[in-house]
Amino acid sequence: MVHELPIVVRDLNHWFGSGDARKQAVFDVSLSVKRGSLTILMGPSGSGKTTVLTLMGCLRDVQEGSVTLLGEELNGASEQRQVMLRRKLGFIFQAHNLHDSLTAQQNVLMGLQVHGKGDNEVQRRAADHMLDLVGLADRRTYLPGNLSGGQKQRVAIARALVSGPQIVFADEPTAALDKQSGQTVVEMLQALGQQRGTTTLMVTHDNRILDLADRIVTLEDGRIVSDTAPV
Ligand SMILES: Nc1ncnc2c1ncn2[C@@H]1O[C@H](COP(=O)(O)OP(=O)(O)OP(=O)(O)O)[C@@H](O)[C@H]1O
Repeated sequence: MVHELPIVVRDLNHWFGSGDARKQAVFDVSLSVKRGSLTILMGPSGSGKTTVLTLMGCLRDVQEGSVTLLGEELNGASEQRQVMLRRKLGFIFQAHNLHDSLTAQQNVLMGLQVHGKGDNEVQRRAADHMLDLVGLADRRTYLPGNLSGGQKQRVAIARALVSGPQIVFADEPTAALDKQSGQTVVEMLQALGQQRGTTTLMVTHDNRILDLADRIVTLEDGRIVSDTAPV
């Protein structure tokens, strides 16, 4: 089923801590994200970007308000429903969490094996195709220790995308990359949006990639303070 608005957030509030230490980190956030778009979440350190991203990405329980992901309400969703939903999502984080003892190809295969998709040969071909797309066809058999930071990040991206997720959540995916590699990564995500309708939500401080976004949402002190489309 195609959802033209794969992410719909309404009146989202979130608190950390309990008792006297209880502190509100997200205030009345509402946001609808169009299918196939690339949205950047910006804002100063501590403004709530990661909290909002993890709430939308089904990585943190919704306390108050509504988050609808691919048509499903997350507030009150059972752990089982959340696990099913997460299988349709891709996650790219700055600390790429590659397995050091596995080759690039084996790391990408991990992105498929958790989904149990296809047999080994089909999975291997899909992994190789993805490595090819991120420009690492000739690094397939390399261990992460023998790859540069940018190459490792591209392996992590291949792993996140190999299962064909409908939504990709990325937290600072370009932070460790030089300008060119960062640009390439974002262009890749943008192309996926156009080719496969993949929707991307990305937290970044990286001003160099802003003009590639369809939309820039800025948070300050847990609230959306601007929501614009770059010209
Ligand atoms: N696990 C936690 N326990 C308590 N407070 C937290 C927790 N995680 C985040 N916070 C607080 O919530 C607020 C928002 O944090 P968040 O990490 O979402 O901000 P951010 O915009 O992603 O920051 P950065 O750019 O530095 O990563 C901050 O005040 C932070 O201290």
